[in-house]
Amino acid sequence: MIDISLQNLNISYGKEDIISNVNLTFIKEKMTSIIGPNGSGKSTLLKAISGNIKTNQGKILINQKLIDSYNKKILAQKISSLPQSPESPKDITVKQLVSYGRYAYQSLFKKNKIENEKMVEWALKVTGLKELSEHLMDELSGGQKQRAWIAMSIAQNSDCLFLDELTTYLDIKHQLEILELLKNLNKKEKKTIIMVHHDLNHALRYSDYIVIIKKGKIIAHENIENIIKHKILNDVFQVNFKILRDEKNNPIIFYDGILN
Ligand SMILES: Nc1ncnc2c1ncn2[C@@H]1O[C@H](COP(=O)(O)OP(=O)(O)OP(=O)(O)O)[C@@H](O)[C@H]1O
Repeated sequence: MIDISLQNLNISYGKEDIISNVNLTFIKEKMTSIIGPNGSGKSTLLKAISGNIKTNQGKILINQKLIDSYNKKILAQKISSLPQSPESPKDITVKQLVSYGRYAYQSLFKKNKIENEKMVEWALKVTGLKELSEHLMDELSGGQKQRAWIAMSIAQNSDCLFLDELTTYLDIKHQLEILELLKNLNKKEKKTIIMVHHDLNHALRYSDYIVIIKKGKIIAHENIENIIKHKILNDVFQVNFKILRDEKNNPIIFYDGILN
């Protein structure tokens, strides 16, 4: 179980304020999508929450403790983070990359070695990469690379996964496979999943809660039905969205022109 909360968070690059006075507590053991227009600060927020950039002001609390107070390996057992465009060394294999996800558990004990190998094999299998495991990262297509990064992230077996635009480069079958895999990790292993999405249908279908960010401010943090009921998306994206329902009453969003 993991508690992640942000208090009065402010982040700037140079003189420009990017994240302004954000207060947010992610709902634990749920799936949350962060959405918002380009440049609104989604990736910046995710980088800060995973400890990858400094904040100017405010607190990031993981289980009520400041993120900076954690030892790196302990933090990696709590949080794994997949940024938007990760880059790997060219000369490592897929399996080596996925093994990096086990950094937090490396020790001299044999028990860990067996567990580490089991997790790496599992991550390769569920991301459909077993046959590519000895290939160099540099030899993979964009979608295969992305799956290797996702495999590394899930091999980390952390309590919470942050994933920034994880479905970029993936064909529709692999998008759905990965999203279903995350849903399973959430339901069965109670992982807290926090994703940045541009695909609003993915966000609506694969989240319990949506955080909307615009110009560095949190506009909404609501469950799916409230987001739909209050028609928040039209205003945020300046697009006329319409919602249909499938036979299981799941919402399907489509657009009907740009608002002026
Ligand atoms: N390293 C950086 N140095 C200076 N400015 C930056 C840097 N990274 C991002 N920015 C700026 O911060 C703002 C927020 O960027 P961020 O990547 O967080 O937005 P985003 O919501 O994730 O956008 P997108 O949907 O386009 O991926 C943008 O105006 C961007 O130009």
